[in-house]
Amino acid sequence: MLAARDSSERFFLAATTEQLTRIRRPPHSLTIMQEMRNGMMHFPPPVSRDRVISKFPKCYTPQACLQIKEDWDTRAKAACKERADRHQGWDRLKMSKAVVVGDLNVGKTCLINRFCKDVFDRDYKATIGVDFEIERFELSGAPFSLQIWDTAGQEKFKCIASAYYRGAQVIITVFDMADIKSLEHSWQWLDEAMRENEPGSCSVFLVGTKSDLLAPEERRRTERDAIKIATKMKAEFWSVSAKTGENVQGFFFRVASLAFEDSVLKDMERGITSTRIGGGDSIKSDRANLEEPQSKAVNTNCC
Ligand SMILES: Nc1nc2c(ncn2[C@@H]2O[C@H](COP(=O)(O)OP(=O)(O)OP(=O)(O)O)[C@@H](O)[C@H]2O)c(=O)[nH]1
Ligand SMILES: [Mg+2]
Repeated sequence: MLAARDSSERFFLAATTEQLTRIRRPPHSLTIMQEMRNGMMHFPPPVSRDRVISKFPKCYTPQACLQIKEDWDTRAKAACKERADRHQGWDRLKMSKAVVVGDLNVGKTCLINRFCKDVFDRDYKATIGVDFEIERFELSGAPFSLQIWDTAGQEKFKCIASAYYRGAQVIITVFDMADIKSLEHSWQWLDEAMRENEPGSCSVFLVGTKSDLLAPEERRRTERDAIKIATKMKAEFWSVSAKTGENVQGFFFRVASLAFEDSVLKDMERGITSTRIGGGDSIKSDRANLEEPQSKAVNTNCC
């Protein structure tokens, strides 16, 4: 857990460096800082087998989903195939940013740790400020990384956490299915995260955690309520359990696939040819992010 007191740049780079040292790096590569500065990362990160997504993941329920198609978008698929046919490597790392928000104690950290580390901790340890993981995937032959930013639910850390909402491509609002109040609060969390991003620039997910705590009938009732709210939020609903692992991988594979496809299509709309797909610009937006809080002099004792 990185202390939130670090300056946001030091915090982000320290975390990224720590993450990236886990990746084999060619000896000739520029220093991480130089690569961060030019907003690119030139390295083929290793992708473990259990992060290869060959089939387009399904939604949890068609009643509240971002799209119900069964396969990748044909244009995105063609762009990846064209690159593969040309035996072109992915010279720039494609990366998207997902922020996870929600009341304290709803299970944000446990959900992320179940996916990233396959662990579950019964004891509650409140997140201080923010923490984040980078998960690397391979989607229809293309490498893709998802930065998953875990934020603190405690009120006193909100002003630190909100400094990291900016530049997100995905917003994941989490509520505890055994605590219906946390579902009502998810509107407010979404609102605060959207305030830091362009309207319509983020895919939104509403995730009900701790499904293992509910009896089947209670779970059906809670899911019905959540689906109504997800529909109004224009969000995709998922019901998961970090304790049993139910739907956790399916959820994050879905997030990664939609974020990847979105970013490939956005590149194409911006006229970035397939030879350059993979602008990796989410890092730049994060760097912009990092400069922002400093110039705003994030007042760590504002909370
Ligand atoms: N039964 C059950 N308990 C869970 C589940 N997920 C989390 N918990 C428990 O809920 C408590 C809070 O989990 P966290 O993941 O730390 O909650 P958080 O949302 O990160 O909380 P903050 O960091 O304070 O915002 C912990 O005691 C977990 O053991 C789950 O799927 N099932
Ligand atoms: Mg936490």
